[in-house]
Amino acid sequence: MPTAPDPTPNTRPPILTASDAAVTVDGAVLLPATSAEASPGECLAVLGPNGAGKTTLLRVLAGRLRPTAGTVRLRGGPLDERSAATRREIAALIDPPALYPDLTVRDQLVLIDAAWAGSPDGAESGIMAGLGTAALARFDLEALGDRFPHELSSGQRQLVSLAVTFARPMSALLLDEPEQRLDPGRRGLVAEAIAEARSRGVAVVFSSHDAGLVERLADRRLRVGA
Ligand SMILES: Nc1ncnc2c1ncn2[C@@H]1O[C@H](COP(=O)(O)OP(=O)(O)OP(=O)(O)O)[C@@H](O)[C@H]1O
Repeated sequence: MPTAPDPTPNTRPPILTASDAAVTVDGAVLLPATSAEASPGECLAVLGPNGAGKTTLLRVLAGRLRPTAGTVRLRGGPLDERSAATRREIAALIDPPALYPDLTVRDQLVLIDAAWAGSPDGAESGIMAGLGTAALARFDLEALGDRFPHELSSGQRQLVSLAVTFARPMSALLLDEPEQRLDPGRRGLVAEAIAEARSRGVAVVFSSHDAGLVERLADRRLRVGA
């Protein structure tokens, strides 16, 4: 008996929804009223000139910053980065993660694998397979595996930050200018990693000043401040 086809990505309910979300601090507008949705398997590019509010929107969508007007929801419910429910679903590279200064690049990722393997979420999603070690290879970091963070260039640190971000289960992925400091070849690795996450049903929102990356990845574009 034929089975019903899978719903296409854009018919699935959004994972993240911002409705007229705005951020104003002491009279300064960090984010003008902005509405956005991120649905499973979709890739939304957030565009706009320097200072438009792209990073602020990503912080709002990550539950790191509460909008001063409008709403933001995770699967229709509350969103707060401090809650386990939000952290379980959302992976974000908005501000660079603090790397352990005394751990090598490889050990940072091995540690993440160990942490997820020991958590109920990780055990459920079969994380034992080691997303951290896979991310090491995905971002071409194997040759740097024995280096410490202070021995890395800024682009190499960005790659480690990306590997750390991808080394976990997620429903939504938020990336602020993931291409920054990367050469064209490494930007290609980022594009492949994002496309692979999207193909697994992850909702991706990324800001970028790289027209090629946007052209390659984005299903939809949102111009902040337009
Ligand atoms: N802590 C803060 N206090 C006051 N204003 C801020 C603060 N952080 C950012 N802003 C302002 O908020 C606005 C939006 O900043 P945001 O970082 O979101 O822009 P952006 O679109 O990501 O820019 P870019 O492309 O340069 O990264 C800018 O005008 C910025 O100067």
